[in-house]
Amino acid sequence: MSARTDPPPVLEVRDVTVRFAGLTALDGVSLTVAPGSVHALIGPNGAGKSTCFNVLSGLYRPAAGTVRLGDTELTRLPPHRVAGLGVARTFQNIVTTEGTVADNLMLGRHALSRAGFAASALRLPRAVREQRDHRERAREIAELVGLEGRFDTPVAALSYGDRKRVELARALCLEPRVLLLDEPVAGMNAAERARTAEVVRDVRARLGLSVLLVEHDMGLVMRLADEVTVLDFGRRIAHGTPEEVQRHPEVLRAYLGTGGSGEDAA
Ligand SMILES: Nc1ncnc2c1ncn2[C@@H]1O[C@H](COP(=O)(O)OP(=O)(O)OP(=O)(O)O)[C@@H](O)[C@H]1O
Repeated sequence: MSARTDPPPVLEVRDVTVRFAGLTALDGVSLTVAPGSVHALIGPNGAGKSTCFNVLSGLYRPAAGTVRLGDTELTRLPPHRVAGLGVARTFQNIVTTEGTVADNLMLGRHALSRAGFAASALRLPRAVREQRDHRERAREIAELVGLEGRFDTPVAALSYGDRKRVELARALCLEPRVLLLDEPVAGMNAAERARTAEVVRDVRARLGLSVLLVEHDMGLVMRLADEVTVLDFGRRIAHGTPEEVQRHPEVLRAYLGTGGSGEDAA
């Protein structure tokens, strides 16, 4: 049981609008995540980044616009269908504390299980074999994110950084084509941030997937992203390479009012 090897399809967000009562949280936003790229979505507080992630992962239904993964329309599909089609996400504030690393990763594999519940419960040979293969793949993924030797460790005994990596590994256990990372280094110290950046780079290279990243740590964004889309008040105000958006006058205005480096300002 191994990773998918074909390149991920392009992820296309087109003219997406989301309204909450009187407020337009996203106003005709478009972005394209190129196959195998790291694309960062940044913007000041309340810009619409989480709303965009929630549309992409099927939690919110947009009032207008479309989301497509290659030829497949994802717009308005429920979250489990979106995940099943290859778009997995991590959550900003959910850090697992129950069970072992293996238990959590096997939950991630559950959606890929072919043997039915009855076959698993009766421990039929096919189901036993499948479980063993899923466990082996989950162990490989744990190693990929730097949790080697921790597979049978209770999550509660891990450091905060390692627990965030369990969340990342759980998403990878779905064998996604596109990974949505919601503030993967929030709350981490400098050493953990650097380690997570390395892990994300490594995962992208080894699994060949695309990554869409929401992150407030501009240092991380600048190091990891191939392309950056900047939102402000629900509108896309800039798009380009990290160097281009850092210099973009609209971006400087949105973050700082006047101008400056933009460091740590997302
Ligand atoms: N469920 C909701 N109901 C009403 N308004 C909402 C809801 N979710 C978000 N909003 C509003 O939509 C706008 C965009 O919010 P969103 O959380 O997407 O921004 P963000 O860029 O992720 O911000 P942050 O960086 O602070 O997480 C904000 O004005 C927010 O108050």
